[in-house]
Amino acid sequence: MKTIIKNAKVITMNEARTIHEHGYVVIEDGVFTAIEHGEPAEEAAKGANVVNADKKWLMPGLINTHGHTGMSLFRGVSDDLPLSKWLAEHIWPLEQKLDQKAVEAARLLSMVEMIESGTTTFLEMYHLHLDDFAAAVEEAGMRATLMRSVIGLCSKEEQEEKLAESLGFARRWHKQANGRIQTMLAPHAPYTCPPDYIERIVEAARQEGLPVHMHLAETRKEIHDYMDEYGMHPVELLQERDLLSGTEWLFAHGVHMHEQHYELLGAHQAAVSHNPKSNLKLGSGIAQVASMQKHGIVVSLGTDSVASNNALDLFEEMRTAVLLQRGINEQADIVTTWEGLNMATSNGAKALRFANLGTIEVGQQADFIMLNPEQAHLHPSSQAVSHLVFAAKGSDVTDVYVQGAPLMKDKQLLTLDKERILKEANEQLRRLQQ
Ligand SMILES: CSC[C@H]1O[C@@H](n2cnc3c(O)ncnc32)[C@H](O)[C@@H]1O
Ligand SMILES: [Zn+2]
Repeated sequence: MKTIIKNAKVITMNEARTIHEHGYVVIEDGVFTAIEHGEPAEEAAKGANVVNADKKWLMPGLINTHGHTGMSLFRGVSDDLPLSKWLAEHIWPLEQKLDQKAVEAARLLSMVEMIESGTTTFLEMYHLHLDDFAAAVEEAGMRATLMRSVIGLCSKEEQEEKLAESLGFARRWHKQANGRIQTMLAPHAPYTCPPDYIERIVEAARQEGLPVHMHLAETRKEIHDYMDEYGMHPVELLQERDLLSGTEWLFAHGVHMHEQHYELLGAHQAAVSHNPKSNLKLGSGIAQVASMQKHGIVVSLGTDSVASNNALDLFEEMRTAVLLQRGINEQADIVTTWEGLNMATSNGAKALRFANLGTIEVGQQADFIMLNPEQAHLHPSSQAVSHLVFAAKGSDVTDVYVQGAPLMKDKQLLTLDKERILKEANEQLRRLQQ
């Protein structure tokens, strides 16, 4: 099936930064086969499904590289606490109550929110009901990196059981759903997984050819406690045990690191998912994105869960990321507008190790979104990239496609029943709170 989207402003995000002010894209078998200026030739359009974009802006789908959708019923339930208290005294006890129905309701809610705000690909790090979720992601048509994450504060036997579950899930789902689902292994954090367990997981990941995802250096307290216990920063421990090399790492946060840590991560082609809103809400600090970039670390964007955000809107995340770096470095071009958009698109694809994703180019996966530019905050409409970073909102997104298939058209969700999902989320939270 051939689809042509014509009459669009096409923001390709390619190396040359090409923008077709009046252009079209051709999609065949879920992949872009042409991106051009002007109108498609009559001959080329014969037999194709031709969609008139009506001058909308067409850009790569946004990529959320860190989150926990299973927690989405907890939006706003515990607002004013630092991470350690928030987790140990509020979130973990609440998570004890989560059952299959509650987690399912939470995740469907998140998929609605993500699609509606232009996210086409996301990462889920969680420990509950991953097989059900993988099936739901496949049905909803999204692209995702999923993992059964583990906490290792338990016996060796339990640690092995959890790792076996993670591996089983990873093997069942890696590269499934026509390549839209990938998997990783995921020790939760250095403070919840003893070094031997992290080593065990990394060895398994190397054997399986899977990347590894982990929370890292999110708070000052965590680093302080870690130094007390192990006498070094967690990045130094990973290096001492030779766990950085030969492993495709994606770390979440990386707020409390220093020059030597950026150097090590950059030298090992690690990626860091920057979660500025979550870090600000929990009072964790501000990651040194500019320093990370300088050392060759691929920096992408994540929201974390809505319990620490409270939204899954990557436009907000992009804007916050760029503004924070300019503010803390007192330098307006320290992270450029272009780099902001890049973090939310092409760097996201790199961080998740999805091939052929994140730009609008021939041969790339046809994951893209369209925005309605006919709004005061996006006018005058000539500086689209600037507006996307500094003014656009998730609610400006009107159309979402993954692998050439529409998930939302003119604001109508096509694969998820929003009304039912919103109702169910409220009912499930009420039930948990009884
Ligand atoms: C076992 S994986 C999921 C685990 O992570 C917890 N979590 C949620 N947000 C954060 C965060 O910002 N830092 C560390 N851990 C977090 C969540 O509650 C789950 O238990
Ligand atoms: Zn997290």
